[in-house]
Amino acid sequence: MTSPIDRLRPTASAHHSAQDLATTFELTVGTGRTAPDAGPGALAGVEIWSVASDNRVVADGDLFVALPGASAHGATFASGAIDRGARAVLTDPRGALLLDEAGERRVPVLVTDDPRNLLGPVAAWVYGAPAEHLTTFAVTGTNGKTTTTYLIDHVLRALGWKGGLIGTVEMRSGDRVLPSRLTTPEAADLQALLATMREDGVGTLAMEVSSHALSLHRVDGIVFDVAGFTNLSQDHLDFHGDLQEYFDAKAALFTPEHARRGVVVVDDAWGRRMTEAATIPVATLSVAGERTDADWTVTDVVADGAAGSAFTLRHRDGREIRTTTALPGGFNVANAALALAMVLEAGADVRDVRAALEAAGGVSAAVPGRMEVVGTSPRVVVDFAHNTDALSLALAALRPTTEGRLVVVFGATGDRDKGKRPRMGAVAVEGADVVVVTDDDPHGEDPASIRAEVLAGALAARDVADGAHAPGVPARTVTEVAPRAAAIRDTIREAGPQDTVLIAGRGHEVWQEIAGVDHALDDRVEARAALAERDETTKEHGA
Ligand SMILES: CC(=O)N[C@H]1[C@@H](OP(=O)(O)OP(=O)(O)OC[C@H]2O[C@@H](n3ccc(=O)[nH]c3=O)[C@H](O)[C@@H]2O)O[C@H](CO)[C@@H](O)[C@@H]1O[C@H](C)C(=O)N[C@@H](C)C(=O)N[C@H](CCC(=O)O)C(=O)O
Ligand SMILES: Nc1ncnc2c1ncn2[C@@H]1O[C@H](COP(=O)(O)OP(=O)(O)OP(=O)(O)O)[C@@H](O)[C@H]1O
Repeated sequence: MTSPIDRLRPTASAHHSAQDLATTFELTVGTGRTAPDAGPGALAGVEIWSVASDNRVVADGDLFVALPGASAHGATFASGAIDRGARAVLTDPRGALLLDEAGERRVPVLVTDDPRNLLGPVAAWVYGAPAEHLTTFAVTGTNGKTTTTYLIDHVLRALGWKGGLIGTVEMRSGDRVLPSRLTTPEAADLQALLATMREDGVGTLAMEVSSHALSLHRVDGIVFDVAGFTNLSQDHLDFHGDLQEYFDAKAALFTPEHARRGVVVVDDAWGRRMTEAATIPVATLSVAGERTDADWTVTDVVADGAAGSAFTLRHRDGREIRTTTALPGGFNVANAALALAMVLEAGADVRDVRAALEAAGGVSAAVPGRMEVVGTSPRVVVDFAHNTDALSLALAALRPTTEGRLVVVFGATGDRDKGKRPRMGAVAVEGADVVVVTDDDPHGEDPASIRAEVLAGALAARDVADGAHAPGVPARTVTEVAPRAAAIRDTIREAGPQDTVLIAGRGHEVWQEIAGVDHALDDRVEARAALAERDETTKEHGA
C-alpha cells in the first residue's frame, strides 16, 4: 500500500550548530569542486533543528540528508528541499558532485562516504538520543512481529506503563494513534517519532524491526534494551537474494550496536543459528517442548480452539507464570510467551507481571487483521498470512475448530518474492478443503500471471493429494476467482454454515495497489457485506 508521506516533528526542537554536527561526525564541508564556497566558514551561523531524508516532507530548519537510492540519488531532490527550508545538506561525494553540477550553492553541503550509515546516529544526536529515555523492545523474524509487538505493549500497559508502539499496522504514542507507511520507519522519521513519544510522556517502546530496516540502517543509533526473534522462513527474497542473506540481516539486531540483550525462539533451526550468531547475551525460548535445555520453556499448553490457549512459561531459575492468550493457534502461544519473556528479561518482577496479567485477563490484544473473526455462520477469519509458513500455520490453527469444510481465499503479492507463490498454492491445498486463488496486491505485475503461478503449485499438490485420497473423502477443490472482492463474496455466499472461510494475505490493509493505482479494498468490509447479503437472502427464503 502506498500512502501519503507524512511528517511528525517533536514540538520542542533544540537548535544545533552545523559546525558541531560536522565536528561530531567528522564530516567534510563540500568537495574539492565546491571548495570556493565550502570552507569551514560556510557553516558559521547555520543552525539545524530537525532532520529529513525525503524532500517532500522537508520543513524549515531541517538538515536534508540526500541518500543514494536504487531508483534515484536523493541529491537530485536537494534543490526542492532547500526551497522548503533545509539549512544544510548531508550527502556522499557523488551527491555533492550532483549538487555542484546543478549549481546549487544556497546552503552548505556536508559530505561523508556513507550517509545512510550516519542518518540514524545524526538524527538521534539532533533529537537528544530519545531512545535512551525509553525502555525499548524490538521484535524481528519472518512471522509474528506485529502480534508479539502488540502483546509486549499489552503487558507493559498492564504493568502501568504509558507505551509506544511502532509497526506495520499503526504507530501509537500513548493513546495517540498515527498511520504507518512502513513496518519500520526511515531513520530520520523514527528518531523524530521517538522524540515525540518522549514529549508525550511515553516510558516504553515496543517496535517491529524488519530485515529491510536492518539492511537499510533505519535503526542505527538505537540500542534496544531487549531484542526478540520469532522465526525465519522464506520471504522477501526479492530484496535479500537468499535465505542466508535474509538471516544475516536479522542477525545484525543481536549485536551490541543494536541491542543489550535478546530472547530467541529456538524451535526452528534458524533460531538455534541466531543464538550462535548473536554477540550479545541471549536467552533461549522453546515453545514446542523439544528443547528442554532452553532458558525459557513453555509447558502445559491447553488449547481451547477459537478461544485461545492456556500455558505456563517457566525459566530455569524457577520463575514461572501460568496465563492465557485469547489469540488462537499454537503460534500465538509462541508470540505470547516471547512477549512475556522479553518483558521479564528487561527486569520486570515476575510477581508484578503475574498480578498484572491476572487483572488484565491474560496476554491478549486485538491485533487488526490477525486471525480477526468477522463472522460466525459461516465462520469468517481475516488473517495477514502472506507467506508459506504463515498460511500453513493459520490453516492448521483453524482446522481443529472447523466442523464443516475449511475454505481459503488468497493470492500472492506482485513485485515481491516470486519463489513463494507455488509453495503457497501447495500448502493451501494441504491445509484446506477448498482453495480459491485470487489477487493480493499485484503492484506492477499482471494479476493473471501471479494467479497462474499460485494455481500451478495448488494444482500440482491437489493431484498428489487426490492420488492418495481415501475413498469417500471429497477431493479438494481448487478454483480461480478474480477480482478479490468477488472471490470473497462468492466464497462466503456459497459456504455452508458450519464451514470456516479464511481470507488470507492482506489482514488490516485497506488499499490494493494495481499498476500504481490504489483501490480501496478491505477484506473485512467485503466479508461483512457478503455475510449481510447472505443473511438477507436467508431471511427472504425463510419469509
Ligand atoms: C526496498 C526498499 O526498502 N527501498 C527503500 C529505499 O529505496 P531506494 O534505495 O530505492 O530509494 P529511492 O527511492 O531511490 O530514493 C533515494 C532517496 O531519495 C529520496 N527521495 C526520493 C523520491 C523523492 O521524490 N524525494 C526524495 O527525497 C528518498 O527518500 C531516498 O532517501 O530507501 C527509501 C528511503 O531511503 C525507502 O523509502 C525505500 O522503501 C520502500 C518505500 C519500500 O517499500 N520498502 C519496503 C519493501 C520495506 O521497507 N518493507 C519493510 C517490511 C517488509 C515486511 O516485513 O513485510 C518495512 O520495514 O516496511
Ligand atoms: N509466531 C508465528 N509463527 C508463524 N506464523 C505466525 C506467527 N505469528 C503470526 N503468524 C502468522 O503470520 C501472519 C502475520 O503475523 P504478524 O503480522 O504478527 O507477523 P509480521 O512478522 O508482523 O508480518 P509482516 O512483517 O509481514 O508484517 C499472521 O496473520 C499469522 O498468520
